[in-house]
This record gives sequence, structure tokens and C-alpha cells, in this order.
Amino acid sequence: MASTPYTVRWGIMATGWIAEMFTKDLLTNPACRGVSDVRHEVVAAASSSAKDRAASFLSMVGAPSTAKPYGSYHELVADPDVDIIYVATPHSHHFQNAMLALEAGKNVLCEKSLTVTASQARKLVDKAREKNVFFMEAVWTRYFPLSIKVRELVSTGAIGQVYRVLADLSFNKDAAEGRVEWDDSHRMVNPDLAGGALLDLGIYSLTWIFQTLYHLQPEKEKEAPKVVAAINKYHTGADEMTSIIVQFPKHKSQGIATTALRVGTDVDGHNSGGPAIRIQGSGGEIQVMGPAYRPLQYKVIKKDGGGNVEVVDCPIPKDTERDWGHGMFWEADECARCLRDGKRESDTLPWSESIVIMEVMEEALKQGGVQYPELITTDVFDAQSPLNTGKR
Ligand SMILES: NC(=O)C1=CN([C@@H]2O[C@H](COP(=O)(O)OP(=O)(O)OC[C@H]3O[C@@H](n4cnc5c(N)ncnc54)[C@H](OP(=O)(O)O)[C@@H]3O)[C@@H](O)[C@H]2O)C=CC1
Ligand SMILES: O=C1OC[C@@H](O)[C@H](O)[C@H]1O
Repeated sequence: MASTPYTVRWGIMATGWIAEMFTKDLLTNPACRGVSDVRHEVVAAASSSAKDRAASFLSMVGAPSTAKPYGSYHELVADPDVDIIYVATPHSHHFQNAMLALEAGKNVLCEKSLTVTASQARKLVDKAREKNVFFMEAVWTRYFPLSIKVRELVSTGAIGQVYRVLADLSFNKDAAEGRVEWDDSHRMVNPDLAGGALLDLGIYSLTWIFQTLYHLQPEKEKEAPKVVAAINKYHTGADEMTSIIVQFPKHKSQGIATTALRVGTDVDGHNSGGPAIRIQGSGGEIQVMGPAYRPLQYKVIKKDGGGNVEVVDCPIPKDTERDWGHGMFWEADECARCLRDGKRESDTLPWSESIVIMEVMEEALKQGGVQYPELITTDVFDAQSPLNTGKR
């Protein structure tokens, strides 16, 4: 007889776009993705602007009528019925908001990029350790079956020794008069919200480099990379095009992570431009069709394959009753399993790896001369920061 699934009760912090995507995924039936050991409940959501907004959000996503709306993040983290908080605010807010939740003794899943600076990431990890709670950066792509399969192919030597990974995530948002399509106040380009290509999109290019070249390095051989970056800045001061060479000298490997806001990985919206990710080994290559954050297909090309290419489609399962399935449920399942098993961090994205990636991004931004305001780069927690109270 099947045992009762382990249930996790979620509180959603913020009511924007990704909060909607993620919460709808939480509400799907796990059986639709072949999962029976864990399940999710949405028990509360908070908006920093108004309780009504949280109520509308809960109703819009189809949460149960028992789910509680809050008009502040403070109230949400104080709710004893919430097991884990999903932080879905802009990156500028992650440090203060995640710390607010950790200080309250809550488990936390925090959107990417984890923070604005590496020091902030280290402080959050220290706090999670001190409070003995679960904490994870929400890099959903790592939990896709496609990513798991690609890591398995790399680690079992399917394409020999992997020496180089090329990964891109770029959107063509070029507009007239030197602008991009977003207003200057939009979080994608607004320095006050830690805008820019790297922290928002480039982190996925780095994810592919790290999950293949770094994550799979044996623990004793873990090597922090050398970093060389080139950045073009937008007129707001945020980065609009960033290219990073990530070098692991002892492993003789390199990753090239690119991201941009004026040219796209997918030129015509039909993937005609080729793969977003190329994982190149001595015996072949794995190509992943983008977008890098939500890939749906990979190819294995063997050096001695005689021109045969294995093409594998990995569609994202849908809950037909809710007509929904975005692919964020796999990271939620990981959180649930970690909580069930008493784990404080995920093996698939350990704390140390999130920190190394933040260090790489910080170094790249430094080399490119990108600077963010003190309010969002401080690593001093302030429960009354406007980032926590919503007093903008
Ligand atoms: N994993 C993924 O695929 C994706 C991840 N993301 C990540 O999620 C985060 C949020 O992105 P997204 O949902 O697109 O952003 P939105 O602008 O759509 O939503 C952000 C929400 O944060 C809250 N917020 C609090 N303070 C502010 C402020 N000063 N300005 C704007 N919003 C504020 C608001 O909710 P309220 O008023 O209710 O408090 C707002 O709705 C980012 O870190 C981004 O990197 C984004 C898209 C995809
Ligand atoms: O994480 C993300 O993935 C999808 C993108 O559209 C979004 O800007 C980014 O935050």
C-alpha cells in the first residue's frame, strides 16, 4: 500500500509574475508528473502593498479558500502554519526578505539571483545554519529531468572528458533610440532593483557551466574558477550585455557564459539559431535547446557516431484539470524531500555552490564597473528596511 505523501505548507512572499507561475505549479496534482511521495499546500500569501492584493492573488491562482492573505511580509513569516516561504521579490530584495524569514525560523526557497552580493549570500547561509532551517536558491532548471539526465551523461563519460561549455541566455529587446523595450523603472534594467542581464538571465548561462563543469567535480578536487568578464552598460548603469570566461585551470576546462538584452539566443522564436548550450567533450557534444531556464530538448552527438544524432524531447507535464504545468514543481518537490529528510540544503544546488556563483557574478560586475545602491548591497539585516516593509 502506498504511504501518505509528505505535505509541505507554503507561504508565498510577493504577488508578481513568478509568484503566480510557481504557486500555480504548487497547486498541480503531483501524480501528473509521476510523484507520489510529496505534496504541496498553499496556505498563505503576502503582498507588501496591500492585503487585498494578496487576496486577489490567492483567488487568481486557484488556491484553497482557507489560504490566508497578508498585507505585509512580517505577518507572513510569523504565521505558525507556514513551513516554508517562497521569496518571489526582485533580486534587490532577496537578502532582506530571505533574512526576515530565516530570522523568524522559517525554511526558505529564494528566487534567483540569490542576492546582489556574495557577502549577502554568505550571511544568509550562516543564518540558515544557525537557525537549523532549510534554505535553497530557486534555480528551477537544475531540477528538470532534462538537467538530471545531462549531468548523468556527463558524469558517466558519454561524451568523454568535458573541456568546454558554451551557454547563452539572451533576449532581443532592442528598441529605438538606443533603448530596450523595458522602461527604465522595470526590474530588468533598474539598478535600484538590481537590474541587468547578468543577475537576471546570465545566471542561467552560469548554471549550465556550473552544473556540468563545477558541480560534478569530486568534492576533494573542487576548484573555484578564474573569471574574465566584458560588460556593456545600459544608460541606467545596469549591464545590457555581459560575457564571462569561467576558467577551471586544474581541470583544463572553460565555460563561456553570455547574456544580452539586444540580441536573442533564439533568433526567430523557432529555435532556428541552434542550441543555447553546447557541452563539449573529448568524445562528443551535448546540445541543449533553449531557453536555458526552461529547456525542452537535448541532443547527443558522438565524435565517432557516424553522423547519427540522438535527439531527446523532454516535455513538461501538465495537470490537465488545472490546465497548467510550468516546470517549477520539480524544485518544489526537492524542497519537500529535503524537509522530509531533515536536510538543510539541496545536494543539487548546495549552499557553497550558490555562493561561488554569486562570487563569479560579483567579480564580473566589478570588472565591468556595474555598481548597485547601498540600500540593496548592504549585508546588514534591517527588519524595518523599506525592502521588508514595502514603504517605497
Ligand atoms: N525562476 C524563474 O523562471 C523566474 C524568476 N524570476 C525571479 O523572481 C523575482 C521576481 O521577478 P518577477 O516576478 O518577474 O517580478 P515582478 O515585478 O513581476 O514581481 C515582483 C513582486 O515583488 C514585490 N515587490 C516588493 N517590492 C517591490 C519593488 N520595490 N518593486 C517591484 N516589486 C516589488 C511585488 O509584490 P507585492 O507588492 O505583492 O509585495 C511584486 O509583485 C526576481 O528575482 C527574478 O529573478 C523572475 C521571472 C522568472
Ligand atoms: O528567471 C527568469 O527566467 C525567465 C525570464 O523571462 C525572466 O526574466 C527571468 O527572471
